[in-house]
Amino acid sequence: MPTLAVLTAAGSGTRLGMDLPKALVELDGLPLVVHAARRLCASGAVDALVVTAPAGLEDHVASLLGDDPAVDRPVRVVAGAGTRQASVAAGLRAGLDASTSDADGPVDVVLVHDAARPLAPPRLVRRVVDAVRSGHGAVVPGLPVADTVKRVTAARPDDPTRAEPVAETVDRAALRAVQTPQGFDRATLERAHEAAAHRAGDEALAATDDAGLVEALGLPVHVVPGDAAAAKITTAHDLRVAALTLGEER
Ligand SMILES: Nc1ccn([C@@H]2O[C@H](COP(=O)(O)OP(=O)(O)OP(=O)(O)O)[C@@H](O)[C@H]2O)c(=O)n1
Ligand SMILES: C[C@](O)(CO)[C@H](O)COP(=O)(O)O
Repeated sequence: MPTLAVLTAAGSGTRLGMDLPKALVELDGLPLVVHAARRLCASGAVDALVVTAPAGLEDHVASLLGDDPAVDRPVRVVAGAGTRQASVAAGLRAGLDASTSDADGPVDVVLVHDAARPLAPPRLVRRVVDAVRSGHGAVVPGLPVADTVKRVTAARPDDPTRAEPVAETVDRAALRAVQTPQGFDRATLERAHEAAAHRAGDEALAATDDAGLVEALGLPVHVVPGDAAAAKITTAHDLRVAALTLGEER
């Protein structure tokens, strides 16, 4: 049965600090969103894509993807929302509405991937889909953490000049830095987003990834090996590293 990929590309890219949305920033002459879509398609494990675009730029993003011969799966572009989580929810709704009448049957596996991780390799996409199809309801790629990690008592990320007291050193052997694409059986992801949308006030969960919403339901999430090439582009430095990674691929 079909696999749908929700590709998030509606963020503004504040930390990258360029004058256009991050997903439209070019790496080796191609927008990040096109790199990410190409690799999802090249995996052979994705049947259709829904892309969340910055509001007002839906047609522009649709033509970028529609004009690229390597994006050879059906693509639907919808407006994103105010947070990543809300953008994924919007993409999921639109993608599932559009795909449920697919000739191969209803979508049963959904990937959620960030355009901000443009070089996630096709083999990683296949690894995640295979793990879901082998019976895991929620799968994330993750890498061991290389640095020593300390928890601070009063985090002040807004004030980098201030010294933060250390509470403890965390056992890094049990930590994984988690990437995308994250994979889910359809019912699990729909349930997780529905529950998140109904939480309010103090119970509202500021999940930074979709697997976090599944964890909040008490359902299992599994980690498969991630890939350094799937690194997230957050800052200008990350963009320069991605250019080097792309050069090494050739
Ligand atoms: N409202 C939002 C926010 C983010 N994203 C997407 O979620 C992914 C991860 O977000 P992040 O890297 O934090 O991107 P930005 O929100 O654009 O970055 P910043 O926080 O620096 O503004 C990106 O592919 C981004 O386009 C989205 O679709 N909708
Ligand atoms: C989903 C994600 O890519 C997993 O690592 C990440 O959490 C998104 O990053 P953000 O900067 O918190 O939006």
